[in-house]
Amino acid sequence: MKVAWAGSRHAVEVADRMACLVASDPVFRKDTRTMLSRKELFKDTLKKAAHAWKRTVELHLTEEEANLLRLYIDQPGYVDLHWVMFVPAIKGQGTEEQQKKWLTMAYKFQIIGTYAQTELGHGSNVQGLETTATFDPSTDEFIMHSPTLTSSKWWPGGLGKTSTHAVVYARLITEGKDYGIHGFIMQLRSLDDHSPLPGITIGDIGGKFGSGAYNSMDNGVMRLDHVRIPRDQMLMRLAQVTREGKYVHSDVPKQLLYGTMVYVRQTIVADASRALSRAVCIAVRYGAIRKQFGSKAGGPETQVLNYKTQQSRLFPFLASAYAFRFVGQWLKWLYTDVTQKLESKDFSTLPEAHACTAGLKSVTTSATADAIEECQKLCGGHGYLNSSGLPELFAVNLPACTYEGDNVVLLLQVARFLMKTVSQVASGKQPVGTTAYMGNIQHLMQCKSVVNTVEDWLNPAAIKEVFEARALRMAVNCAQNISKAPSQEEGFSELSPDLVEAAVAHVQLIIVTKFIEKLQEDILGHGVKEQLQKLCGIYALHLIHNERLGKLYAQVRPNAVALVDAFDYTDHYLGSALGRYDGDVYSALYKEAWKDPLNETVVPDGYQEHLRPLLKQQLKLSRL
Ligand SMILES: CCCCCCCCCCCCCCCCCC(=O)SCCNC(=O)CCNC(=O)[C@H](O)C(C)(C)COP(=O)(O)OP(=O)(O)OC[C@H]1O[C@@H](n2cnc3c(N)ncnc32)[C@H](O)[C@@H]1OP(=O)(O)O
Ligand SMILES: Cc1cc2nc3c(=O)[nH]c(=O)nc-3n(C[C@H](O)[C@H](O)[C@H](O)COP(=O)(O)OP(=O)(O)OC[C@H]3O[C@@H](n4cnc5c(N)ncnc54)[C@H](O)[C@@H]3O)c2cc1C
Repeated sequence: MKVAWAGSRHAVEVADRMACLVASDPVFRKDTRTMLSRKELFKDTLKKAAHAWKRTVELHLTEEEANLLRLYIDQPGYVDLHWVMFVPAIKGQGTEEQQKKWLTMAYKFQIIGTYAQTELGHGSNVQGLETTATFDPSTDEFIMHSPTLTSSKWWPGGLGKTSTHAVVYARLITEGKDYGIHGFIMQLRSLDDHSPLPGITIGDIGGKFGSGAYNSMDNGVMRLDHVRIPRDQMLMRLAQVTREGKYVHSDVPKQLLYGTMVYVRQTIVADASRALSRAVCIAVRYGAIRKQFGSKAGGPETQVLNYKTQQSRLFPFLASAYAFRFVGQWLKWLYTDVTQKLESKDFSTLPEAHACTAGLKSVTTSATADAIEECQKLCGGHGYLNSSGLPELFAVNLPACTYEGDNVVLLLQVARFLMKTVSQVASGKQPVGTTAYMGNIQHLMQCKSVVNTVEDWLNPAAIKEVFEARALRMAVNCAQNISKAPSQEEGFSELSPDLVEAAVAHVQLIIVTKFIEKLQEDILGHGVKEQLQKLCGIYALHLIHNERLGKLYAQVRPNAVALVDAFDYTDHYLGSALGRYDGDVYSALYKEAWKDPLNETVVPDGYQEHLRPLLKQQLKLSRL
């Protein structure tokens, strides 16, 4: 089963080796992490990252090994953004020349990069970002500027105290015209003493949910005051600005601007299956040890795992962990396939890749966050202790429902893709890939389920048909209702809760299908396939529930604020910048951030000891 889970014998071997390397190194200890102050935790993260890099170089680790090393260190930090977003953004949006220049430094850690897209005022609505990059032909430079409070960059990981560089997303303005959002490489801090460069105000945005957890990451705020960068620091694979200031489009689709997000969403599905499996592992093992109540007077007490209620709550999570793992492996393949096609200028599969990564990221991270929380309850009182590992696991994985695209916003993207597909089917076009089932519309709209008994659910063809019929009927129903609305836009907005459900049904079909396809592969080991068949059945069965309360929600909405005002909580008691009575959210958030102890100094404690030597050493090595 280990091989089935990991994907190959090789994967099991490398993972074991890297996990042992981390577990046996005292620098990577994490048992007291939740007791550290924010400053101590941050410094500990700097230390671990520098040590990890030292081991990577000393042991000549491959990329695969180095990634796993970082994974098992299990502490979010600036290196995640550097490798998972900064490097891929330059790879995807930089020209060959730009890649050569910047990636050479990034691969050797001579620079540390982050991905600065989100602002205080806009995260989901990327087109609404306000930071400007105005071309000045007299000096051949862009002037990077934050014109408003809400244009402050807000959230980028590693930005707060660590990153020396960033890919910054800003509105490109040249010859007086706004050409929308583009990516720019900016140096943020001095490579000599780490102080922010002139015109750049930068800091940490403050403590986050839970102790330990994501607080190891210095998510940052940044304001730019007319900071000048050379023209060739605009990422120019998608579009260029000439020396004279002319805007020129490449022949690649503009959606490739969002390519880094497609890449990261795909990796997040793998993260979700890992997090869920950790929670399930804790709850199942503990359930086998924990005993409550005797069966008969004087008889042995019952292992809580034997209670039917415990099983009905826990085993769907166990099945989901496997289901997410297999769909994650497939998604990685899909991403590689799309990337190869893009390299040969075949952009046809990009919309499907976007829909699959967005949908799967959304469904798997939401289910994982809910499941970790439930696992805490499944472990009773002890589950609430930090030492159970569950509070930190929950706190670290909860934001995956928000970062890299809010899960509802992403499902609406899937729904949009589905509505387009339904209309293409109506005009006679045969859908392909994960929407191929929609071509079978005549049958799926009318067929009756052949499922009568629980055993029938172990028949893969029956399972698949039920999920196909459910997904198609929900999508067609939405399309029909939208067509009755005064406009497509109004219909989409009005129907959005139903569209989200239709998107979830489509994504769950993909997960079920990929699980079934996995079962058709050669799976070694006595009884392994049979166990997986049972888990596949459990995963599919537990999803067939539905409740629609949309009409009631609409009736409550007009009074929703008054209904929470009726709780009569003071701002002090509520203790939330977001829940303030007066609604002055942005000013409150901004003010709170500067209170964080990390912001007491501009250059962080730990820089001289860990960060500077790391950067200097890499610089020296490159000059040898
Ligand atoms: C083994 C390794 C182990 C390693 C170690 C382990 C460590 C791992 C750690 C991982 C850490 C990860 C940390 C991540 C940190 C979070 C970083 C962020 O949040 S960063 C910030 C993340 N921020 C967010 O995620 C923001 C979320 N918001 C958005 O993505 C967008 O603004 C939007 C999609 C919602 C709207 O877009 P907008 O343009 O306004 O509106 P429209 O709707 O009109 O779309 C227009 C057209 O574009 C199309 N299209 C859209 N997207 C894509 C795409 N990706 N692609 C392709 N196409 C796309 C769309 O279909 C449509 O096409 P058509 O119909 O015209 O043909
Ligand atoms: C831990 C963490 C790390 C992050 N790291 C980075 C980073 O490294 N770099 C970076 O650039 N960003 C980063 N982000 C920012 C992140 O990408 C955004 O928070 C995310 O994209 C959501 O945007 P938002 O915060 O603006 O949410 P909003 O869009 O303001 O969402 C608020 C609510 O409105 C709803 N909503 C919004 N639009 C719609 C719509 N059209 N229809 C229906 N409902 C809607 C949402 O569902 C949500 O319930 C990080 C965030 C977190 C929490």
